[in-house]
Amino acid sequence: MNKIELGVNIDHIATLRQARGTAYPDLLDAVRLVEDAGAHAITIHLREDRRHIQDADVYAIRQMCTRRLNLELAATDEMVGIACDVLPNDACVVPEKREELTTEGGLDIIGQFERVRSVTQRLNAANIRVSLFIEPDIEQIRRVPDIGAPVIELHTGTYANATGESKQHELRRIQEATEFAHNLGIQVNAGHGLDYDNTQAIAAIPQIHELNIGHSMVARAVFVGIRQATVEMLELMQAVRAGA
Ligand SMILES: CC(=O)[C@@H](O)[C@H](O)COP(=O)(O)O
Ligand SMILES: NCC(=O)COP(=O)(O)O
Repeated sequence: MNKIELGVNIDHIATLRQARGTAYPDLLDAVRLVEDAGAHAITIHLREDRRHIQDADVYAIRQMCTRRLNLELAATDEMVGIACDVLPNDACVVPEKREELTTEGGLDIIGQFERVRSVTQRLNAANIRVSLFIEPDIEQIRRVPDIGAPVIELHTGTYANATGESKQHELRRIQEATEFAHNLGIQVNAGHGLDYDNTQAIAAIPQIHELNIGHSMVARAVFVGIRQATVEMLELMQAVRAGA
């Protein structure tokens, strides 16, 4: 089975720092430990309200990270301007509402077609690889080639929050959406709400290239450290792909 990559989202290490406005925990220490553990990418979400990741974090992490930097951003002129200045390897365009506790769903690229296409073109022109954070929805995926993004990240939050038959239904939606997108030549990533119990089923979908995981790993890191939390998630994902 083909390999699967892990992007570690360190937003909530910044949440801990922002709670008191201290200099610690230092995100650069987290980057070093996550990379040392073997993660393939560092993911950070520069939100318009700067509730966790700050602009200075983005520039500092760009300077020192040795793996791919995946910057999550809203489809706004402000964020595109910052991305084109920072030049992350990847930019994942996500929906944002100020009042949301966390991301609540995927981009509506049908309803916001022109805005998302314009943002994608500007990021593509800066040689930043664009990923669109969308629902596992066939009609949304059908429009991705017209937008011009080579990658999508399927929102797995509904799956993560579901139980019983509803969870199985959401898993089937993700499996079907992944196969449809893969057959269009789109790279398929997935993320949101994944943890050490619900990730296996997603990692078992063979066409999924990368998972972006953050909150559950930072929570695990409170007890074992972010390096060990990363090792554990990588081992879990790779064991699934090895058919263990
Ligand atoms: C898009 C997504 O699912 C997450 O990467 C996003 O960063 C969640 O927002 P918070 O990290 O602010 O919870
Ligand atoms: N895009 C998903 C991500 O980066 C991390 O989401 P979560 O694991 O913090 O829910």
